[in-house]
Amino acid sequence: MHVLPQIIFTWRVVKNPMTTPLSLVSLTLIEVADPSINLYSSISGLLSILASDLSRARKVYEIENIRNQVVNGTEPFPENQQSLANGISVEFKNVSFQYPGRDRCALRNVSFKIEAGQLCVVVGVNGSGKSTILNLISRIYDPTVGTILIDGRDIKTLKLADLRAAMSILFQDYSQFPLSVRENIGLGNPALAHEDDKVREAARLGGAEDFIDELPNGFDTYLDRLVDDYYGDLPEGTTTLFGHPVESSPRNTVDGVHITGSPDLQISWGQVQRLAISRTMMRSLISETEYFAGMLLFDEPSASLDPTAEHDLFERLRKLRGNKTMIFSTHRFGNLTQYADLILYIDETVQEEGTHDELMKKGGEYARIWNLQAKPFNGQIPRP
Ligand SMILES: Nc1ncnc2c1ncn2[C@@H]1O[C@H](COP(=O)(O)OP(=O)(O)OP(=O)(O)O)[C@@H](O)[C@H]1O
Repeated sequence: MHVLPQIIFTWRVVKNPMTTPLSLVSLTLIEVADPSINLYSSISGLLSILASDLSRARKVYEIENIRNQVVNGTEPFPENQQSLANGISVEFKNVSFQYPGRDRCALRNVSFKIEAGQLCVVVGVNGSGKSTILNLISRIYDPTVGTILIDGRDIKTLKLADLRAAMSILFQDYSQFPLSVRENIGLGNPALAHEDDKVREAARLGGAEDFIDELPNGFDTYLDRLVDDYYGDLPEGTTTLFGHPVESSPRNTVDGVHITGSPDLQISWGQVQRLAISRTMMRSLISETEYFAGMLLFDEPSASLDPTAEHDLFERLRKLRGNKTMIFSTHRFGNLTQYADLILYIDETVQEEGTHDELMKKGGEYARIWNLQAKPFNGQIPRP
């Protein structure tokens, strides 16, 4: 029997957005000892994956050509760093917003005020506009109509970089970067990323410390190694983003044939979420640096957490809050809303607002959904 040359291509798209287009794709030859592998189907399978990932890579670079429609403001914010310690107030005045290409408003004539230092929970069903409110506060978009005031100043007049530095934001599409666990958290606040005790504290607050300690190399575990690290020896002295030494991954052998690289370390989606929360915590840790955040925004922070983890997270966040303004979006009413200074029940517009007790007394939609969610617990949800 004629044995085809047993060579297949492996390749990998580097997910690091800082890389240049040339280093996006790496092709590597691996010798495979098992002659039963069908070379042609292997290659055609790999080529189809290659085509689809190249198309995704192209989209990454197309982002560069999208014009930023949010015009930068000129005024510094805040006037002095110390004022952030008292939290930031936010006011929506008759705000409507329509996403580009959509023919109906995501938000319609929304008005509310969150005072500095308040805990606000934005609740509502799927698609009711909760995330859109957070997008507008962080100026990912500007309102189509209406005004947003931050500490009484029109949000559009403030320098974007200052505004974002004063906030700490956890969006729903939490990312995991091809770096060590320590760096994945440290990215939240590069100024403090070298301070191991700060990174550990952020991990504790994000509920990630225990699972990180169980990883093979603890905080130095790589979640997803860079391509060079997979397929080749790294030059001696190579360091990571924050200067930690990188060791080459051990060489593997399959059926006596030598291949390089090691498989990705997989962590669960709930653990990815805990890491993302830790990164957000890193950003809001009290320090003398400019990264101190006066407002924390969380978009569904507990979506992938089990009930105990969710309860513990909210307990830690409430204790951490101090005078910072905290705004949560959630469609789970349980743990948090009972502690909120202000609940906004949204369905395109603010349908109901008040504290938990006020809204329960009102007996409207908030009360109906809260009772619906509480039912399986037979009234055993602890009250504050
Ligand atoms: N980037 C976008 N482009 C176009 N439409 C969008 C975009 N993001 C959200 N929408 C639409 O705007 C409306 C409000 O969406 P939003 O994400 O704010 O709701 P949500 O209450 O946060 O939902 P969920 O609870 O499912 O996260 C929805 O109809 C949604 O389809």
